[in-house]
Amino acid sequence: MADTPTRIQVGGTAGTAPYEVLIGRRLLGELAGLIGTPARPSPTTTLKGGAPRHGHVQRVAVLHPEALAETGEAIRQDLAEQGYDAIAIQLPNAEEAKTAEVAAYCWKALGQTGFTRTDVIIGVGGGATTDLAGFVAATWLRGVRWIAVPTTVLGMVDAAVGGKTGINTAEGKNLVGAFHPPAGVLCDLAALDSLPVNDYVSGLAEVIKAGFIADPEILELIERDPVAARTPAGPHTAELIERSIRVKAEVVSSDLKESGLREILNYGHTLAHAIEKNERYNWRHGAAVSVGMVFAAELGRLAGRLDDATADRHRTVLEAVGLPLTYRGDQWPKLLETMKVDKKSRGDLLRFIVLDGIAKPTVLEGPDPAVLLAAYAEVSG
Ligand SMILES: NC(=O)c1ccc[n+]([C@@H]2O[C@H](COP(=O)([O-])OP(=O)(O)OC[C@H]3O[C@@H](n4cnc5c(N)ncnc54)[C@H](O)[C@@H]3O)[C@@H](O)[C@H]2O)c1
Ligand SMILES: O=C(O)C(=O)C[C@@H](O)[C@H](O)[C@H](O)COP(=O)(O)O
Ligand SMILES: [Zn+2]
Repeated sequence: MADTPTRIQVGGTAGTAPYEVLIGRRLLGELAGLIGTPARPSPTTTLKGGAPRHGHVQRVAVLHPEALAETGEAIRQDLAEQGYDAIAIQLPNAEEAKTAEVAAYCWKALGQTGFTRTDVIIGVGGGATTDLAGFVAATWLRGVRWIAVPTTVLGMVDAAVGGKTGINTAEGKNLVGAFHPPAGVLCDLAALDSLPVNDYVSGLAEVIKAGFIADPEILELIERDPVAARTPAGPHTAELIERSIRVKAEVVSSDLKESGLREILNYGHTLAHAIEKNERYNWRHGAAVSVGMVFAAELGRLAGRLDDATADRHRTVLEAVGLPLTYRGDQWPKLLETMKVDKKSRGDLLRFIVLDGIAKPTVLEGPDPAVLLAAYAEVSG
């Protein structure tokens, strides 16, 4: 029996379709209700969540990374038994999935299966998988429905929610993409049990980000027992995940396409994306965001916006869970060059999210190059 999941609504304002993020355990039974009635239901098919909201769905494609081959196949088989024509498409692990070549491979598989506009894509995996799956859904036939089943902390609290989908190019991170919100998000906390600790901790960077930009209770929960925060068995796991999702849901519900408020979710990301590219994506996103937030805190402090205690608190809480605080000092010129194609840039104007205080994010435009360099000196290891 599945426990009753927590449900958080996203969207539903300003012409955007609402959808729900479900958080709980044993949630896969909810999948068919989100997909819609199978065109050829098996005699035993029962849909959860009341009457189906969508027409008959014939085909579903389950996109999953290599690391989740068994899970992906189990979901595919379950859906096939319910009457869908279900295929599984295996993707490379992690950032290697976020390429034009992998997207083209998926388009080919969908084309060969005869995937139509009423068919549905399911992305099962971490943020890299859901970013790619959402991008394929956004581009196939100019947009088909998709459902996110995030299996990492980072995927649950951030990547699967909000409809930013995309891939990387040789010039940088997430440079090609689309806003294409999912039809639903299923966060099954049991998935976190198999996650390597390094990936679990990397996801905490986005949780801590949510704490600094909007919900200081998150920081307090982690600071009370940072060792427990590093494992899915910790006493506050569900609360940390729920609180972070609520932060994200609230922001993207009022500004889906990042015309203003949504930029606050980019806290720490301007430098982070440059580090990821510089490391050829061998650093996890969360690790880079950790360094990026220390940098942003120093920038805020040097710009006279952020008090010393809050700037120092970044280092303390990030280090306490085992996230990195520094990056190579000799890389600044290259990082600066990459930061120029950050999506927050306007022409030659570099823009950063900084804090005026806890839960007071703001934009710092065109900081003096000497201030940028001084902030970077503070994170140079
Ligand atoms: N769209 C957004 O709004 C958004 C937000 C934040 C981050 N992101 C993106 O998310 C990506 C990072 O996501 P991530 O940190 O989840 O990493 P990831 O998707 O690269 O996953 C990390 C590794 O864990 C494996 N894995 C996933 N789930 C597992 C499980 N349950 N058990 C064992 N192994 C598992 C993956 O195959 C991969 O090898 C980056 O590309 C980042 O840009 C997007
Ligand atoms: O949802 C958002 O908006 C974010 O900025 C969340 C970030 O954590 C995430 O890494 C996002 O993919 C970054 O977006 P980008 O537009 O800077 O590529
Ligand atoms: Zn991020």
